[in-house]
Amino acid sequence: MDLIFNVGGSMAGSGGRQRGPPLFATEKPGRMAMAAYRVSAATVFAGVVLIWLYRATHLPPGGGNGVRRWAWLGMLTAELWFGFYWVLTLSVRWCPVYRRTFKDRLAQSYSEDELPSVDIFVCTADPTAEPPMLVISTVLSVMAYDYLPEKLNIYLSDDAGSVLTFYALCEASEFAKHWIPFCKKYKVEPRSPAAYFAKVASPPDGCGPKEWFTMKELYKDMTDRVNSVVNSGRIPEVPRCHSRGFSQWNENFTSSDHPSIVQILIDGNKQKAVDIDGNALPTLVYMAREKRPREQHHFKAGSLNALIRVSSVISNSPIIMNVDCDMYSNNSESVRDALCFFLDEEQGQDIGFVQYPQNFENVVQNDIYGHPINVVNELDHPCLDGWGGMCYYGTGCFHRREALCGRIYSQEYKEDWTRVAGRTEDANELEEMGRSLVTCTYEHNTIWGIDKGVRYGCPLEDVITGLQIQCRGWRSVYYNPERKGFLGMTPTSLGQILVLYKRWTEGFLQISLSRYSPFLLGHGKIKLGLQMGYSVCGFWAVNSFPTLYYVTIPSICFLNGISLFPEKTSPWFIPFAYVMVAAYSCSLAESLQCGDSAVEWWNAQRMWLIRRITSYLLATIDTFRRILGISESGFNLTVKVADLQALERYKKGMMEFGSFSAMFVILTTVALLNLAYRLCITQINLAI
Ligand SMILES: O=c1ccn([C@@H]2O[C@H](COP(=O)(O)OP(=O)(O)O[C@H]3O[C@H](CO)[C@@H](O)[C@H](O)[C@H]3O)[C@@H](O)[C@H]2O)c(=O)[nH]1
Ligand SMILES: [Mn+2]
Repeated sequence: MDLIFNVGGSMAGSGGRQRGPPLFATEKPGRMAMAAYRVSAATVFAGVVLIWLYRATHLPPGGGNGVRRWAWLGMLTAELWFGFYWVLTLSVRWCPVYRRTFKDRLAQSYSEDELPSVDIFVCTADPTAEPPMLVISTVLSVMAYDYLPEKLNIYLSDDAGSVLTFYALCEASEFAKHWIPFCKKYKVEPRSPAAYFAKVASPPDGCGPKEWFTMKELYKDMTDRVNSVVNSGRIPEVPRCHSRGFSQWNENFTSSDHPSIVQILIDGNKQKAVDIDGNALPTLVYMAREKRPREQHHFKAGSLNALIRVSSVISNSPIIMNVDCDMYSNNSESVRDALCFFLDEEQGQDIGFVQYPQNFENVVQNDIYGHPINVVNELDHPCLDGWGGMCYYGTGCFHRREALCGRIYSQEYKEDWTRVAGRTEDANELEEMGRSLVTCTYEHNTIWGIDKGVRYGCPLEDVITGLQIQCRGWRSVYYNPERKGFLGMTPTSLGQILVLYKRWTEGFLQISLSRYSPFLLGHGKIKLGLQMGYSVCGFWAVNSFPTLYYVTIPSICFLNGISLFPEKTSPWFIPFAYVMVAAYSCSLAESLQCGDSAVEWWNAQRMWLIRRITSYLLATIDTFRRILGISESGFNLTVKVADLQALERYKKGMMEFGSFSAMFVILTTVALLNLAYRLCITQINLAI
């Protein structure tokens, strides 16, 4: 794609600090490319209007039993919706922007001492669904960021309060003393040991085989120890590290009923906390907030807010980054990249958060489930960014603490990047203070979860939180570097994928129907294009009924000798054919341009249809049940441990139906109906 280069920032001096060169640049597609897209969109729109006109002017008479008339009106309604929805989707194609950072300039403009400290939050919720080895590999990957260790603080929130996860984290804190210097010395990537040893089979440049094998053995030993403890469920009598922490678990302790635990495993402020080369280590903290059966805990949002408070007494960094435990850092430079945005003197002032895309390492080539990752990452998100408001995804995101904690943007506000917690040196005291901030009752009668921290009460707490931050005047940025910032796992069986989408669709629909809908909350505060951009997902659910109608009623009518489309010879056939051909060719071209293969595009189209008539449909039904008070919302963790046989089938491109689900009944019915329709058409053609 041809890009227009547009650097922000200026060289002029301002205020106390000499204004340096811009730390990031923003690129836009060339004018010709944009104009071509807009012209083709305009012709499709003309086609859509003609279709509406045809439906409106050719309404069948109401005589007889009126079946054709009703079916026709249904088609008109479905097509009105599709047309409207298509107009909404234009917003996520309109003006993409692509960001580029200049880390060398960051280094020139700021000494290491002047750089802000960063708090990193990792969340886990269940040692069975999220094995401790997975969790600590993610933790180690962020501990090993290429950044001053004194300025890195890693917090693990364990919503299960599992002693097994705590044990694994203790092991990780020891292993880090070897792993971090190894990574830094040989510039190893990725820095999750699990991912690294799974991908790399020989020593990095400059590293002798002996050192490499020693490192590998250390990792293997740790894995064996952790897995054996996890399998037996018992902590050895004298765990090698931090015996102090283990005393907090007693017989009465369960995952849903326990007091708060805050344990500083590595205190970066202490001289003792050094790696094997004598360099400082990042601070590492374990936190399990108090849980009581009768108290609401608000799932992941609750744990993020607890982390915000605990970290405020221990490190209080101006930047907060959070990752899910199943998303490791794949790029050791991500912190510096993100800082290029926040620290840009000219354009960084109003940036509230920097979101990295989600990428999945277990998605295979020509993936049968057509994960639309490339188009979303290369086109949809750059467009949201173009409207000034990439959404917050809940993982792989760097926040300005102040913005996350509810501050309204004002031009006068100047961030103090070097501020730290005015903390005491005594770790016991800090832990005690931390524990008191994460009790069940702490948030009662406060604005936590409403106007402060991550929002409560919606399965998509992250999206709504991001929207709220934008409505307070902050801008957000999307950054998609060549070397992916984060890699995670996504479900690879049809049943699980549909359930996941159902959860997201429900969340989006809930937002759209609430007073937090982008059109209400964002009115006058964010751009219309961005409101529309949010609504593309917000209205996923609404697509279900028109789509189900479109894939069933015309076939049923046809089988009964009723036609709902113009004859091939009629001029009205042209807009139908044009809209279909133009829309599909455009989407194919986009997919290819974003790096998909034609097969992947095809698979993605199939999945769109499947999702619309299953996940979206059930999400809509469940949302209305909830509104009527028949069911309650929750947070079902996605599966992270793959069934090996299912994985093999996935790699071979076989669709996995897995367990029984109502969704499959809908799918099969629609498929059979359309098969009958096909057979009927073939017979008619043969007869002719
Ligand atoms: O009570 C809970 C439930 C979940 N989590 C954590 O939340 C994260 C996300 O859960 P996961 O099961 O992996 O959900 P995904 O479907 O993969 O999550 C996607 O969708 C979520 C919103 O539905 C976002 O919060 C996530 O960032 C996004 O990756 C994980 O680290 C969990 O440990 C908690 O900490 N406490
Ligand atoms: Mn996940």
